[in-house]
Amino acid sequence: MSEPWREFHASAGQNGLPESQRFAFSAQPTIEDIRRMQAEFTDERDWNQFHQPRNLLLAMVGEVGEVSELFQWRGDVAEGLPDWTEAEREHLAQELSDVLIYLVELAEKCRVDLPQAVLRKMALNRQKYPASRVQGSAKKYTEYED
Ligand SMILES: Nc1ccn([C@H]2C[C@H](O)[C@@H](COP(=O)(O)OP(=O)(O)OP(=O)(O)O)O2)c(=O)n1
Repeated sequence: MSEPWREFHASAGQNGLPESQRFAFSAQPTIEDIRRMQAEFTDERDWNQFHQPRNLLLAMVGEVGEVSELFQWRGDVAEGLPDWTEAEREHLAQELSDVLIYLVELAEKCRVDLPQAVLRKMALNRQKYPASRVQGSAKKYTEYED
């Protein structure tokens, strides 16, 4: 395949789970689809006058705070959120979506091509944290001695 990111196995990180329980995102909408839909939403409301980079950043951070509120005082939350109700899961889905929507629009207004930037950043992360060297350790790269 010509797209290197597709070489990562879809089940990465969930190898212990039976196939029926593995989680993966839907293929659509893409990040570009989300950018376009949000651009239409703001255009239709004449809201671009408010959506400058700094305002979008503040809006995104506000939504991150709303995500934090959902986790507040719960102590440790296990993967898959086993103790959460359907209503709580849907609330979380909405708040995470708000974060993503503002992040994508912030990147657009800053002219950052987010999907390509993510590929470059992940390549850097792999260089900084070679799997063979950092296996099982959460230390920051500056803490490793040669
Ligand atoms: N000026 C605005 C206002 C809203 N939105 C869109 C992007 C977010 O997805 C969502 C945010 O809406 P709210 O500010 O009403 O925030 P919530 O949906 O989180 O509502 P609440 O704060 O009541 O939980 O709507 C937007 O693009 N631009």
